[in-house]
Amino acid sequence: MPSIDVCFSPTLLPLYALEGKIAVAVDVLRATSSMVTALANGVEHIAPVSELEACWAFKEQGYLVAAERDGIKADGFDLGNSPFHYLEEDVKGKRLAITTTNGTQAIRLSRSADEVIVGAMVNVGAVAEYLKKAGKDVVVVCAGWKGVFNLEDTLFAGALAERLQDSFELNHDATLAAYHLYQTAKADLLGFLSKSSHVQRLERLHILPDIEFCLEEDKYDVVPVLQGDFLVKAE
Ligand SMILES: O=C(O)[C@H](CS(=O)(=O)O)OP(=O)(O)O
Ligand SMILES: [Mg+2]
Repeated sequence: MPSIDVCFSPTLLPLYALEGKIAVAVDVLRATSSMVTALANGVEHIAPVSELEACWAFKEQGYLVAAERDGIKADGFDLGNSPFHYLEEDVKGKRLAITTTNGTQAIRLSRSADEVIVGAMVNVGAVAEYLKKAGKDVVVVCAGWKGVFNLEDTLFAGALAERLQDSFELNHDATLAAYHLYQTAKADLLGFLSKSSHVQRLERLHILPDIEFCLEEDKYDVVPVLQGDFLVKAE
């Protein structure tokens, strides 16, 4: 049976061997939730980039450019990191380049895996089905916050472990911890997270609707997969 492991923060990633495995990069609040939403609403592909300048450079190729730092849309960019920016009819058929504080880094740092896919609560069921079909070992790469652990990405790992428990080994301590945390939290994810650092940070920005959106499970059946430098919808 394949196994599922969890890396709680990108700073721990050098301790994990990703070769031969599928990496599931996750940043529930809000980068990967927004990316799934963008592809589900007709964005053709997404370039996840680390730096603002590299992201801006895509503009002259006709891309929509999106950038967020410390929760706020960066000056001059078309879009920020809210999933509500990616619901509009006008993202359909567009190409998107995006840089965020944590999420785009987690995706890029996962590239030594055989395959990198993107997960969020909004597509957790679709990710689980994709992984069952692939049948390979999995590492969930939590984006965390500026290199440290966060609760929301760990809860995603627990939700995914729950969906995979019949076909994957849950034999890593990190996975067991995430699984049990999710059992405690799942009846009221928002309530459970209300004291978490990120929810408090985003509440100060008055974006509670974003948080509610990002915590809704199975809103989309889209699985973004990294092909070269671009995220596209898995077939
Ligand atoms: O926009 C977000 O939700 C966060 C901002 S921060 O972590 O509070 O700086 O960025 P993300 O890369 O989506 O974690
Ligand atoms: Mg985050």
